Amino acid sequence: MTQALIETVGLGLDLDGRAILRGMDFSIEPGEIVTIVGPNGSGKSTFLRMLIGAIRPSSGRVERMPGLRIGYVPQKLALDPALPMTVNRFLNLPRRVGAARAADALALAGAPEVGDRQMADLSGGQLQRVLLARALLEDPQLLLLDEPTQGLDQPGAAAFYRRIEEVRRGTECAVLMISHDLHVVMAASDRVLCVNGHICCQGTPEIVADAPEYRALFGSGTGGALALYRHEHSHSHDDDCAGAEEGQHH
Ligand SMILES: Nc1ncnc2c1ncn2[C@@H]1O[C@H](COP(=O)(O)OP(=O)(O)OP(=O)(O)O)[C@@H](O)[C@H]1O
Repeated sequence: MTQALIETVGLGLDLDGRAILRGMDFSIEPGEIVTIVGPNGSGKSTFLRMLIGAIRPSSGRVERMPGLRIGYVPQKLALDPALPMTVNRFLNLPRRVGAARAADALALAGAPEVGDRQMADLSGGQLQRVLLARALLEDPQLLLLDEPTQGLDQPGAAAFYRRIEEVRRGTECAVLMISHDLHVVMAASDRVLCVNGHICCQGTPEIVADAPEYRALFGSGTGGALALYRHEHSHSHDDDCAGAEEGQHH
């Protein structure tokens, strides 16, 4: 078995006396594409932020392969829109990477022409590509993406995911992303992780699609994405979940 890039063992987080996440056992191997699905507020972003070490766990641990290079694309960018800043300058913060590397990263991210533009003037799709370019500057072995197509229209989201796939093919990095886009979840992932304060179920898209937890997530409502927001778990979190035989259920 290949060595995992990153592994969590019994990872948990309590905030203000509330359990945000608990018992997260997870690992990702080189080159894998894993998608995290789950309702709003289920702890998905928190989990990614724990993986990069931005939040310290209350229990359990995160084990990274020594020297692991991670590229992280956050859900939001807290930039003051009144502050003038070109894309090239943004890519050279907090450390200077130089014009050539910034241009290479922008080209790989699919936005070769925006280097001299103001950050505040970018479209949603261009901004996502710039954030991806910044993550690629790390030459990552693992790319973490937190809802990277939020705010993009369907063609924009599809184009962005195609770009991610090309990046993965080109760099052979593993990808762990949070997505509410069911097509991506089902079509482009090696593995899907269904999270709601804990890992409800995980496995290949086919196995997860058969799991009752996933059906509870996607089976109700009419539109797939809408069904996600109406997610109601039919099971108690303290029970063992009955489910597909080969999937892992917690
Ligand atoms: N700093 C904090 N202090 C207190 N509670 C927090 C903090 N950060 C996150 N939370 C809570 O942790 C829970 C999980 O939040 P998180 O952002 O990880 O969810 P999410 O699954 O990514 O949601 P979404 O799909 O809406 O982005 C939420 O209930 C949130 O209110």
